[in-house]
Amino acid sequence: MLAPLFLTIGLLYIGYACYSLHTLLCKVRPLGIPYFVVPFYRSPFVLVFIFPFMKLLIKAFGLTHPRFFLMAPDWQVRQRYEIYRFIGSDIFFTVSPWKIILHVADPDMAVEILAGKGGDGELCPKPSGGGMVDLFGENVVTAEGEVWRSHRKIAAPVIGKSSLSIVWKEALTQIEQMIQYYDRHEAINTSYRDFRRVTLGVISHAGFSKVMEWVPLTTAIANEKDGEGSYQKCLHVLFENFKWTAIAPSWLLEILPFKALREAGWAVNGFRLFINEWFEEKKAKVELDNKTALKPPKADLMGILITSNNAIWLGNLLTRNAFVQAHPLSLQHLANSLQIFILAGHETTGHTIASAIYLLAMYPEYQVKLQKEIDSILGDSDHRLTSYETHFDAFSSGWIAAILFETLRLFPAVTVTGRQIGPTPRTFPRAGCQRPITLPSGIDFMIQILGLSHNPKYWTQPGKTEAESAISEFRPERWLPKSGDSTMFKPYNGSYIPFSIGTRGCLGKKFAHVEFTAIMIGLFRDMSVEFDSCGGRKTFEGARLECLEQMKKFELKLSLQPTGEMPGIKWVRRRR
Ligand code: HEM
Repeated sequence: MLAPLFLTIGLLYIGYACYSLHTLLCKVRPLGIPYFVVPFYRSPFVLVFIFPFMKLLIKAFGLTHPRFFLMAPDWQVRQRYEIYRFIGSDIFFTVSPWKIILHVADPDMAVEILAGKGGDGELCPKPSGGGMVDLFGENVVTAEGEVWRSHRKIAAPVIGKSSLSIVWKEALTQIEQMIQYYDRHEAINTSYRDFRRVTLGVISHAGFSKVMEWVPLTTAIANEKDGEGSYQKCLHVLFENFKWTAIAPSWLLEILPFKALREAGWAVNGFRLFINEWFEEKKAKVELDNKTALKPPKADLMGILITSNNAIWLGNLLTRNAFVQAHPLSLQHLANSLQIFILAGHETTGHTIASAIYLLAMYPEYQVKLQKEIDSILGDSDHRLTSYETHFDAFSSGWIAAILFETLRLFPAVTVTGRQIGPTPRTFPRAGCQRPITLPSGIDFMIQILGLSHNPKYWTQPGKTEAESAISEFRPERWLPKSGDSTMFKPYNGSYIPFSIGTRGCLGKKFAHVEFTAIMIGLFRDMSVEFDSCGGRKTFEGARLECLEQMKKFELKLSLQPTGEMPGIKWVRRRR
């Protein structure tokens, strides 16, 4: 009885999919851009249920045609620029029955999509729905229009400016505590988690005035009773299981009969609860201070967000911002964004630092260079007494900056960013001598941050061949100022966008740069990093190859990170 019904529904669905695919192909073919037909696009459902299966098939049958690897998760990470080389174009479409996506490794076009405004004066909007950042409701990353503008105007001065002294100090403190721990314990560093813990400490202090002492994640979780531990456990479980959170709301996940799903639901709700508690605590404090204090104390990110809503201290902090006054955000919006600030503000930076540390373990010669830079700038002074105001600029055009930029070129925490074309057709420029292209509405863009940062047209160095420029290798010196110059190498506009660009570019770019700099100083002033030799059983070369192999398997979860076990590293006192 049911079989014919299902069969009919199935046939109707296939008929509709074929018709829809035909319609989309009719739109794409006249444009003269290479395209691949694919059966699905990267939706949460496909990501969780279909991609893993495709990965197995591709591996088992050794499928090498681009059509197959375009169906694998994270093809951007594996392919980098190779697919564009293969098809001879810096842009191409994938067309599925549901979506046309233009993949872009053309810098001129990327700049126009991310930063240019259409005939209506608006930026290309972000594609709606489906990501982990949607989990916490409309927030600074997902909102558009006035809500987004208000978020940005309120948070930008704190994240981009007034919190930077605390970022510097707290980064040094966290590193000091981490090093002391490794001095006391014969433990092998679990870099990605450890640095995520460091950056969580920094954002918690700088954004929320929460001071957290550095302890390894396992110790923190074992101390669950102290609140801080269970907060970290929620975050940890969330990171481990985030893919499930995209397929159903957390209340539903929590009651499903699968452990991983229940844990994911529990973690989302738990994390939300913690932030709401902090939020309420802070709100009460702000109100109390307002009644009792003569002068409002310096506010952190959470304080600024709260005051922006209830206009308590608008006179002092925000009156000059007429836009925010005219468009105050709801408490719900503010709480949503606080959750995103914690996630966006520590995972990306923590993983970038860990990747840099592994690269430095693989190429110890660069450790020596950055240690010399630290020594020459600090002389005999104690690095723990440095400050953002007095020292950041001195380090912003040398080896530390070069190592950050090169790490983000090879392993950008965010590998791709999406936009939509908007309701009307629009013309986009293309790099080189290529004609601009006019695209109809209904197209999504995937700006391939990794494809751009490996495009040989922009990364082959003057006077060198592509091979000599070692584009896929770690060569921080490519960023250093030329002799007689003081400014660092400026890549072709749009060919290097790890923080994205334009008004929707990363709000925490400077925050991350300051944090990275202080952490490198804190680590390498007295220490060096080495691969653990496992009691003499592993050679340096063996560990290096293992590390390279693991790095090839990085995947984009919430941010780019390892999927397998990275080789152990350890911190040793520096030989002077
Ligand atoms: C190495 C570290 C980081 C990297 C590589 C990074 C990268 C990015 C990228 C590529 C975007 C654009 C996303 C898109 O267009 O969809 C973005 C947006 C954003 N980032 Fe970061 N980020 C980092 C650190 C931070 C930090 C430390 C914070 C906050 C303290 C932060 C807060 C944000 C926010 C709020 C947005 C949304 C901006 C908007 O839509 O207006 N990020 N980030």
